[in-house]
Amino acid sequence: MTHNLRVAVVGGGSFGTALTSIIAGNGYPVQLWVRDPELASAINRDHTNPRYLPQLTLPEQVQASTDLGRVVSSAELIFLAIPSKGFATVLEQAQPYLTPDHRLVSTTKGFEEQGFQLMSQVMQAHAPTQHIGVLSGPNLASELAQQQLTATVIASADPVTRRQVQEVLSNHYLRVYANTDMYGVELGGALKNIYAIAAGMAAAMGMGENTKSMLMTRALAEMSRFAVSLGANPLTFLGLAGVGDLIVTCSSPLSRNFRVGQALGQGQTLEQIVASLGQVAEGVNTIKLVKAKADEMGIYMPLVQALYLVLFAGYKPTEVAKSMMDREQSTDVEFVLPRCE
Ligand SMILES: NC(=O)C1=CN([C@@H]2O[C@H](COP(=O)(O)OP(=O)(O)OC[C@H]3O[C@@H](n4cnc5c(N)ncnc54)[C@H](O)[C@@H]3O)[C@@H](O)[C@H]2O)C=CC1
Ligand SMILES: O=C(CO)COP(=O)(O)O
Repeated sequence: MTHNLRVAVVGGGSFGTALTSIIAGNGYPVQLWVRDPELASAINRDHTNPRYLPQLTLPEQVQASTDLGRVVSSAELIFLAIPSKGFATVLEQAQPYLTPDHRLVSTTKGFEEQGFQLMSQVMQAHAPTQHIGVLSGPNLASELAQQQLTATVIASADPVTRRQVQEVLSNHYLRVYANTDMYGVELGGALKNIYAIAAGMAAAMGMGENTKSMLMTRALAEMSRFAVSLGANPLTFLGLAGVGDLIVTCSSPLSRNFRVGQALGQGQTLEQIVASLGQVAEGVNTIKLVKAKADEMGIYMPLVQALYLVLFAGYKPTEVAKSMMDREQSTDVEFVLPRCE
């Protein structure tokens, strides 16, 4: 069955490719914007993306193009699947072609360095439309490509955007839950990458299931504490885009952030790891940005501080893990319950 709503996906990396395949498979006309003309030709000729998820056959109606203006102008609903470092630049390039009727949805899980902004804030500042949303949740691109049963969240204050995203994405293997707390959903997706690096490191160091549970639960507490300090609702973190995404990225070597942590735990340098990954691991930059923000606002984030020492100050994961255990004893669930005296 074919549908009329015209969709564009901007960014042909792992997630953009997986999304494009879902939307086209659901019968919607979809254009995929990529930067590289060779990659666009290969996708149109072979119906696969040779660089990202090369085993995935894309439906024949997928059209790849390097012409951002044409891709954006001809769509009504646009997904932006660009790493946070390039997001604002690509949005600026798209801006002349955007109208107040466009629906814009970010899938990006990171922060813009300038002003410590989430992508929804970048879109609100630079796009002429109020129809803005974010897609986030436990959504490993490679598992979506295999049609593993999955759930995601579309968060937007705009009911039209929420409904259209549910329409184009949902099918027999993907459920799309709605949420109005765009800020909280987006924060969950960006922050969990930090802790996936810690979980990968713990796995490489042979730490057990107790350690993993402690790490994930205290990560949730730390994320929530940060979110509350920024004025967000910590209850959103109990949903798919919070604890759901934290579980998947802290458990699976399919997560690039987890793999960065694993490689650090095995003694590789950050430079080596990033060079050999060939894909984005947003958590690396997020640690730097969140540490600076936590320092500025006086927010207690021991896991972020410890990871910063390992990634950017040459400390060994074993020394830092030991010092984490030597800290003063604390109160459970302290971000919503009163502290014990
Ligand atoms: N891969 C996954 O499982 C998921 C990824 N995400 C998020 O989606 C965003 C994109 O991630 P992936 O597609 O996985 O990354 P990727 O590393 O697989 O691909 C990135 C894509 O963006 C392009 N790109 C990079 N810098 C660019 C720039 N400055 N201007 C224009 N294009 C640029 C690259 O050429 C490539 O096509 C990230 O924020 C990630 O956290 C969200 C959910 C799942
Ligand atoms: O966000 C993701 C899964 O929900 C993907 O995680 P990575 O970016 O660590 O691969």
